Amino acid sequence: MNTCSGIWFTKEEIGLSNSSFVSIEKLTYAFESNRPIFQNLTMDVKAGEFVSVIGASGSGKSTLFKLITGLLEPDQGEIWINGENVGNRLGKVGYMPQKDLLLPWRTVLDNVLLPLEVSKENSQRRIPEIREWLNRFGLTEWETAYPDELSGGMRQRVAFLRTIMTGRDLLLLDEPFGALDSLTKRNMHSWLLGLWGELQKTVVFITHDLEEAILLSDRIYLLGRETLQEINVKLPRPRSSELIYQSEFITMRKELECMIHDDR
Ligand SMILES: Nc1ncnc2c1ncn2[C@@H]1O[C@H](COP(=O)(O)OP(=O)(O)OP(=O)(O)O)[C@@H](O)[C@H]1O
Repeated sequence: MNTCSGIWFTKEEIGLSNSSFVSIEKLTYAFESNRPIFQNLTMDVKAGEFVSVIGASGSGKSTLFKLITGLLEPDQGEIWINGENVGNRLGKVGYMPQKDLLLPWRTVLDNVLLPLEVSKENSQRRIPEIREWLNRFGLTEWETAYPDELSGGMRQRVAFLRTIMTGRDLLLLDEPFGALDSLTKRNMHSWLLGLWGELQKTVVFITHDLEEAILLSDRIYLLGRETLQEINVKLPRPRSSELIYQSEFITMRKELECMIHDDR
């Protein structure tokens, strides 16, 4: 039972539009004969929204992404992306899995070019544009470096840039900063907040870090054993990573911890 104080807001109060970019309706999924991970799960993500998905380990967050991309098919229910309900959704999203999956034998530039090569675009023609991106991602000096020469934060930026190069409006980011130390993570938060404001992409972001979820998101979905709770975050944008020291932020964090505790 939820005994938390309920400081969160309605969608209207945080000024969200009503148009869904991702719409998941009554989704049911089980691995083989196991107990279903999801039963009649319904959620949506608005165009241009930043939504985080949090929940205990094993609650199904990565599985949800695999269902959204079409790597797995629902047993029941429907997944719509930008008004389309199609089987091959992988081509409709930029997906950054938990492991960065950079190809060790390719340089930074060649890793970033990969989505263009896969989609049979003339990647060489886009190199000037990609060099501009590398500059904005602080990677210019590392263009010819190989992944094992990079720090964790740099690898994440290369993987993220490669995800952006898919050109998709929807980005699914599975714990992109999970392996980083807290200082690097904070730098990445500032960097991502700035970039997201500029890119105007729709982002769904998996994390275990409650501060990160509140700082970055418009809304948070808390995936429980058999429940899904939706939390609207009313913090003004643009946001800075210094926000985490403000009393309003600390209250939100405590409230989220309370909801997670009640959910167990
Ligand atoms: N290929 C698979 N076959 C069978 N069971 C699986 C498979 N992949 C995941 N599972 C199970 O499904 C459940 C959800 O896994 P999932 O990886 O989606 O959880 P998660 O919330 O992302 O976990 P974490 O936070 O640890 O990354 C877990 O119990 C996991 O063991």
